[in-house]
Amino acid sequence: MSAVAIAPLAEPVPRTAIVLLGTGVVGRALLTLLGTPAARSLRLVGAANSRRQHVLADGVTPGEVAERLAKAREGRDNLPLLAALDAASATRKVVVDATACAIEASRHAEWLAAGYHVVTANKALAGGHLSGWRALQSATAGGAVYGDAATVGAGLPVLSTLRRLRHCGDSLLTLEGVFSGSLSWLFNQYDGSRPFSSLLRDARRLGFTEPDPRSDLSGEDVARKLLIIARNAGFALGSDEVEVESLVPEALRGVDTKAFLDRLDELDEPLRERHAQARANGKVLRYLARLNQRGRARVGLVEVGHDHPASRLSGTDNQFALTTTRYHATPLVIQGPGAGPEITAQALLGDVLAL
Ligand SMILES: NC(=O)C1=CN([C@@H]2O[C@H](COP(=O)(O)OP(=O)(O)OC[C@H]3O[C@@H](n4cnc5c(N)ncnc54)[C@H](O)[C@@H]3O)[C@@H](O)[C@H]2O)C=CC1
Ligand SMILES: N[C@@H](CC=O)C(=O)O
Repeated sequence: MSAVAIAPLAEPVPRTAIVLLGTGVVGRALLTLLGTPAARSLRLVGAANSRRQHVLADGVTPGEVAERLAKAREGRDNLPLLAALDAASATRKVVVDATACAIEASRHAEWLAAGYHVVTANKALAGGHLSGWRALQSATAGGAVYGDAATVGAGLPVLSTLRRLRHCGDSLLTLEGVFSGSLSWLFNQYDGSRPFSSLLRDARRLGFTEPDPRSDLSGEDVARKLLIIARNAGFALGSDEVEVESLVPEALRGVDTKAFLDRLDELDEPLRERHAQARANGKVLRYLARLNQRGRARVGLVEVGHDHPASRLSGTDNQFALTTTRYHATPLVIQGPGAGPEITAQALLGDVLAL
């Protein structure tokens, strides 16, 4: 019998090639998911943090990214990352943005226009100036997809539901709820017995807050989510049209992140007073977002009674109450955990797999 030569198996062409920007709390959780069978059709060809990157068009092993980045000599430059996506000859090329960097966000429209899909947890463009939102709308006209599930409710099916309703001719009338996982977690627990700053340190350690927790406490992160939802619902709402109540004391607004984190206890007294006042009124504090039928938007700390739906939340629960032309007698309510690395990473993976 003659021996049959077996040709070496050619590396299969990946259907989807991805690069990952940001290897912090969410990025690391995504790398873990990329090592699971659910991600077998994906090939990671590059990863970057704020200072370094590692690129390999043949594929980067997700579990080795941290080590490769620690040893990497290559500084930050998006061009080699995009070149690796092109070189992978994949059917779909995806940039995943797991940073909170406004500069990277400002490139989303450009990448989409160039034919790369963008999947993002970074809300800075869609939830920023209206001009950025409009640039995104034009950029996706060419067919590239903007995966934004992670930007609202850490992947709760809010934006997908809203788009589906709109597709059926329904319209959003009002919106109300708790849109911040960290602020929900903080106010669901805060009873005055433990300093607010100590709870905030825990929320940061658990990966619920933004890299700089002032983005949460200032209301900025909640305002961005409100803008993203409102714009997806067809309201051309400018970022300056949302009234925002900040919980960051004036003296802590201009300092750098480290100084802010060193001075967290300055948050304690004002919040202790707000809490005591609410308790005296038989109420609890919740950080609420509201958009009314006239397009008036406000985010801020509100005293709510024990019969208010937001008073019954727990953990990092978010709550989105959507009143629409067809859900008008009682609102459509979407509720569930709204922050955390694993669920956010899953939202990113889900958007990549849905392409
Ligand atoms: N933590 C959560 O529960 C959720 C977070 N998000 C969003 O996910 C994003 C990331 O959040 P975290 O992982 O918690 O932050 P993080 O601070 O832990 O990680 C951010 C990462 O981005 C990197 N980075 C910064 N600038 C960069 C640049 N120009 N290029 C490449 N990498 C850069 C940093 O080096 C770091 O690795 C944020 O936009 C946040 O709003 C969204 C939903 C939920
Ligand atoms: N810091 C954010 C994380 C998700 O967007 C929050 O607290 O909701």
